[in-house]
Parts: sequence; structure tokens; C-alpha cells
Amino acid sequence: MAVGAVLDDLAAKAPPFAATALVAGLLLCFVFLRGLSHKQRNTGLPPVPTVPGLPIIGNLLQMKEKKPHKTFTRWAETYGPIYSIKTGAETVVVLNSAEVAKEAMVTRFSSISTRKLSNALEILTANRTMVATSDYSDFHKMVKRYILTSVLGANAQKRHRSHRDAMVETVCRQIHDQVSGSPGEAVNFRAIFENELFGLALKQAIGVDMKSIYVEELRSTFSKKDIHRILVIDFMNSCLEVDWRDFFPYLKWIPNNSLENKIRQVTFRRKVLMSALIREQKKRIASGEELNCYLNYLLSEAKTLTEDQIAILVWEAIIETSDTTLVTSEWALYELAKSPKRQDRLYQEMKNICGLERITEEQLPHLPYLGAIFHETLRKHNPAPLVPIRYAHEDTQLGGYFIPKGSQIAINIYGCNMDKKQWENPEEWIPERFLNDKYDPADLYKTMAFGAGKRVCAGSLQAMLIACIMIGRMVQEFEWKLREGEEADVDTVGFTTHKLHPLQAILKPRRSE
Ligand code: HEM
Repeated sequence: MAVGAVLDDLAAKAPPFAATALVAGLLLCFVFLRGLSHKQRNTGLPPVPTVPGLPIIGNLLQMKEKKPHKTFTRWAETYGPIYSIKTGAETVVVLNSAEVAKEAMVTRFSSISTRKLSNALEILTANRTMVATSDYSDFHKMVKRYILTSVLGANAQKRHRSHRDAMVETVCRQIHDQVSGSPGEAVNFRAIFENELFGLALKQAIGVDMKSIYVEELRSTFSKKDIHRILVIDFMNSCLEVDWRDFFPYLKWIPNNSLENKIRQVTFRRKVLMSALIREQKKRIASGEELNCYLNYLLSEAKTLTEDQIAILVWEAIIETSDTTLVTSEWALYELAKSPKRQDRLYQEMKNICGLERITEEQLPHLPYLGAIFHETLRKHNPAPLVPIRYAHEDTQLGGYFIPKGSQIAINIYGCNMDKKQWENPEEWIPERFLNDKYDPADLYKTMAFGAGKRVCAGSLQAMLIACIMIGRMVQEFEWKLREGEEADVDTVGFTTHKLHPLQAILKPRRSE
């Protein structure tokens, strides 16, 4: 429903005199409290610069472009690295430089540790049960420890190594088959990698790569493709659902049934599918089969969690493994396919270190150019351009400005990585910039791509291992060239920055399988 229609509806429901008196009373209280709170809060710090907008709706109309990170970055050129906007009744402070972003994520973390979720995300994440969406609390610390110990930490990643190695071999084999079956035809790398990466996610999370499952509640058998759609794609698309009540919380009492029903349906299908997957794995575990997976770990170690909480946490590990690493690998291969010189440089680097052998994870520290390609891809094509919104739960300060309690904080990582003061020619993909002495090759956090501080991404090691090996192997095996007309195809789509159209590249094997 449009905002105007909502306001008309409200006016029609209230008797005119009562409504006028009520509005006047509320306005007086508001003016009085505002004055009072200003005096109470006056810290001597100036308020953040604001982007001018319209009454009631604020800057909403100026954000029609579906990529707010780009709009925010453009505004930073006029209003500076920190400014505030109004999205309806909400004040959002937007941070666009590494300096203020780090201040928010590290120095002022204690005042800005709480997530602000949209109505859709509250439902989709089962009231913040995921590590990534929970508020910073004992629960968050406990579940972050669980996912690191069982899946994402360095030791856990060693235990899951065979799954990663097997996945890379399967992807290579499938691409070789396709290239030899239809030489000269463009290959859709995403279609192949997406399926195998999802298989890896399932192995880490529930112990097996499921080919299909029967779900009693839906009286249907679902293929692996269906499972991927329900667990990953439907969720990602639903994250983008905009509920106008997010911008006008005081109107939350007005139902928005069509949106809520849609979201609840996505949540229901995920719930029953996850239950079916977990039931199946419990049978395996009961039959004595040893499964090194997150589900097994949570069932035996996380005694205080409910079954529903375990299902959400296991699903979280699946969805997070399946998406952002795919986005990064595809963009890196797009850039390399566009740049034969850089592709050749990477090939030579690997030849020097690996000889005729296939690249291994142990060799990664000796392949600085491959590392630079990974970091430059994260910088330019960051899969998570905006950190999930936080809000200041007490008065605080950022960049020398006063930030009142209740402000939402949008950390624009894309903006930080496009900041002309920090990066020379930020629009260009130049991996060589990371070969500079000022960067420690082992540092995973050369850009803000993984966030920072206590809520830094838990999956950065896994993302680096999978993406670097996948990029390296693809270049060891094939010469990559973009299909004609692909050069300008740089648009993105989705909650993470998926390439709008899958990369289509012509591949020439460098050696036979
Ligand atoms: C290139 C790939 C990835 C990028 C760019 C990325 C980026 C991010 C960012 C920006 C955050 C938010 C940090 C914050 O709120 O301060 C985050 C959080 C998180 N990420 Fe990643 N991520 C990636 C891959 C992964 C993978 C593969 C996993 C797991 C399988 C993962 C698991 C998580 C978790 C659990 C959190 C929540 C951490 C917390 O709230 O304490 N990420 N990630």
C-alpha cells in the first residue's frame, strides 16, 4: 500500500475534532521532549550532516535506485564520509570511509552492537536465532563459538578439507567434459559451481550431499535443485522484500498481510525441509554412521538449544557457505577473462610454485598474486556491500559527531572500498595494488569486506580457501576469454552482489584431463 493511502485511511477512521486535538497534543509533547532531550544530550559535539529530503518520507524517494550502497557512495561525495538520512520516520547514519566504519565496528562497538532487522528479516531469521542476526549477547557468543569450532575455524576447516578438494575436482571434471563436448561454446561457470558449492555446504552442515528428500508436510519429494531454491534462493529474495512499516514503525499496527503471508510461507517451507533433512541425518547417526558435521556437533554439544534453534543454525551454515564465495569466484574469473595479461601472470606464478602439479591450499601463502586477485575482487565486487544494519542503543559519537540513541547505523563497505582518498582509481580492478609492501600478504582483512571487530565475518578463512583454490585451478586448467559482448555486463542483482547475468566464457584447456 502507498504511504499516502495509509495516511488517508487513518484520517478516515478518526473523528475530526478528536483527531485534531490528538495531533496537536502529540506535536506539543514532541517539541517539548525534543528540546529537553537536546539539552540533556548536549555533549558539545555537532550533529552529523544531513542529506536534505522531504517531510514525512525523508529521503526515500531519492533511493529509488535498487542499490542503496551506490546511492550512499554518491552522496558521500557531497556530504562527506558520515551523514544522516531519513527513511520515513527512521534516522539512518551512513558511514562511507574505513576510518569511521572501523570506529563504529571496533572503538564504539559497545554502543553499536545491536542489529536492526527489517520486519521480513525478523520472521525469516526466527527472531534473530542466526549468529549473523542475533544481538551481541551470551547467546551470540555461544553460537559463534559453535560454528567456529565445528565448521569455520582453522581446525574445523582442516577436518572438512577433503570435501573442498573433492568439490574442486568435480567442478574441473564437469567443465572439462563440457568444453570437450562442445568446443568453442561458452561455459556457464556459475551453474556448475553453484551446485557443487551447495553440495559442500550440505556436507559440512548435515554430513551428506542430499540428492533428494521426501517432505511429509508438503507431501512431495524435492530434488537437490529444489532444496537449494527453498533453503538459499527463496531466502535471499525474501531479504529484499520491503515492508513500508519498516520506515514508519508507529504504523506497525496496520496489517500488511500479503507480505507477511509471503514471508511466512518461505519460512514454513524452510522449516519443514530442514526438519526432514535433520530427521534423515538423525537416522544415520542412530545407525552408528560417523558424520563429521555441524548438526552432529550441535546435537551432542549444544544441550541448551531447542530443536528449532539447531535447525536455524544448521541452515545458517548452509546458506552462508552457498552464496558469497560463489559471487567472489565468479567476479574474479570475469575480471581475469577480461585481462589476458593478468591471467598469464597468475598462471606463471602458479607454474613457478606448483610446477605441473595442481595448486593446493598449503601453497596459498606462496602465491601473493592469487591472494591479491582475491582481495581486489572483494574490494571492487564486495558480495556484502552493506553490513547488516545496526543501531545505537545509547548516545554515542562517530567521526567527531554526536550520534543520538536510536539512530540506525548503515556501514557502507562498498563506499569504504571506493573511497578515492584511500584507493587510487577505485573503480578499476587492479590486483597489483595489494602487492605493495604496506600490505601483509597473510592479512585477510586488507579491505573492509569481512567487516571488523567482534562481529567480523566468521567464514573469512573458508571463503578465502575455496575462492583462491577455485580461481587458481580454473586458470591452471583453462585459458579464459569472455564471450563477445560480455565486457560491459557488470550489473548486479540480489541481496548479495551476484552478477546479473552469469559469466559466459570461452575456455581453452591448457592441458588435457
Ligand atoms: C567472500 C565471502 C564473504 C564475505 C565478503 C562476508 C562478509 C561478511 C560481513 C560483511 C559480515 C558482517 C560483519 C559485521 O556485522 O560486522 C559477515 C558476517 C558473518 N559471516 Fe560472512 N562473508 C563471507 C563469507 C562467509 C562464509 C563462507 C560464511 C560461513 C559459511 C560466513 C559466515 C558469517 C557469519 C556467521 C557472520 C556473522 C558474524 C557475527 O555476527 O559475529 N561468511 N560476513
